[in-house]
Amino acid sequence: MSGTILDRIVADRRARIDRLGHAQGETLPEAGPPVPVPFDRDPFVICEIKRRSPSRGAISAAADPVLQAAKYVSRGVQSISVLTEPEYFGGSLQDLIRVKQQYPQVAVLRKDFLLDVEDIEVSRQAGADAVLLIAAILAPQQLARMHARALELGMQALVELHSRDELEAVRALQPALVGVNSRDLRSFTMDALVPLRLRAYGDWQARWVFESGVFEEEHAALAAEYGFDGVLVGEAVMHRPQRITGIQQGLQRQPGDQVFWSRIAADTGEMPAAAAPEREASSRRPLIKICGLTWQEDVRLADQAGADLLGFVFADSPRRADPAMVARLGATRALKVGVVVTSPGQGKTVPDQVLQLLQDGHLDALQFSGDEAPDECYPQAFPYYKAVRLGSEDDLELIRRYRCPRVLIDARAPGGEYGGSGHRIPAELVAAAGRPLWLAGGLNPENVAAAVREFRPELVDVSSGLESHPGKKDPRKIRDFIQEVINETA
Ligand SMILES: O=P(O)(O)OC[C@@H](O)[C@@H](O)c1c[nH]c2ccccc12
Repeated sequence: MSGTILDRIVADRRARIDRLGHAQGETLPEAGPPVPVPFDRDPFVICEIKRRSPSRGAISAAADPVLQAAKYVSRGVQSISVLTEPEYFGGSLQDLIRVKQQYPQVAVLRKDFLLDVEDIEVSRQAGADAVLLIAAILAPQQLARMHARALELGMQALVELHSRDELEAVRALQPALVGVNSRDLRSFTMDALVPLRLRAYGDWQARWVFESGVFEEEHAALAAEYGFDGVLVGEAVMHRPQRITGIQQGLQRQPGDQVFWSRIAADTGEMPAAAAPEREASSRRPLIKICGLTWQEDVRLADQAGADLLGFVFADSPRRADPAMVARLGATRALKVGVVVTSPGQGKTVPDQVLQLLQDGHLDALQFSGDEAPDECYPQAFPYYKAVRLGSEDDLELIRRYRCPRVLIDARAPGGEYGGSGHRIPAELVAAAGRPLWLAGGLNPENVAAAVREFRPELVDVSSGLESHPGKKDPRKIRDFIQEVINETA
């Protein structure tokens, strides 16, 4: 349990409280706090004042919190989160006090690693309208006490979760305001599917906030589509407050009938029952995507044999699928993905027929397999993920630039094909690609077990490796492939 950044931040804060008291040597306003204003007003885009962070380093070290708040307020923001932790985030209680004094009608959240009831009281005296309670650092009883005290003082409490265990620990409390952090405060890795995964287990009446990693409209759209009422945004708006408008727009999306990312989230990551940490992600069987299906009988076979995703190519390819065939398929166990190749700089060029399949629910998502730039995907289709071809180290940087929750990596084939080439990605590039890993390129029943053992992918994608000839799958290879993956992770 010791040694993570989170442990250090908390230990240092405890020591500081012992030394300086809960106000940490800062002077609280003498006039007393103004009456709290509601924190969760719409548009529920909470913008944060954060000078630096352990994961991102200096964000805007000299930022004046009142000037920063002015930029937020002028764009219609009604809720501001102020990081008051000094050592790791460069904040202070004075930042919060000043923002609140300048903007009494704006609701201010005290963002800190609060540890006890006195922290809550000091937050109120400083003018906070809401406090953050981080489940990862508080015993359930203590969190409940702090929560009760916050409400008693007229504040709201944003209860922050990151794991299934934490969610179960606060279930009895049924907090009315829940944040799910897509960043793991222990390792500082980010995963947009964590909030989606946990949201599915939150079945009490509450407003849900998607925290961290929100930069553009499509991040907010993902949150809204999958059941979040608000987003908490730091770095993106510290750097560029102009982004607020797009983020507000994305959040206006009504939760729809999309299932793609929530199903992926449910079938990956943490085990559904509270799991021991050492049994996480890596021990799960990777998802299997069988791509390049053109025959209905192959689709049935792949679906029944246990594929998790079925891929249909709507691009120049010996494996081009007939949209009418896909429309006739009806319900499948597996998720259905349409693979498209669109041209950069040409605007919206996904074929209408394919968009129609997505709209009518015959497809669950699109895979962009061309040279689409990071900002050319979302405007064309949602949900989607990007496939990136890796030929050299220079291509690795590409992966991080895309905004979808996952990026599929494939080989950059000498012939220039957009997938299905049978070529493999050099092992050192796969290893350097980061995780969670969605892996394509030259997989087949003979080599998939070794690839799973070596790289522990979250998803494996196979197309030409299961064929008897281009466009036609071999039933035996489909079954063997799936069995090999199962055996390797059993
Ligand atoms: O800068 P980002 O990626 O937009 O993240 C903002 C906010 O979610 C993040 O700062 C945060 C969420 N929970 C926290 C707890 C402590 C410190 C910081 C945080």
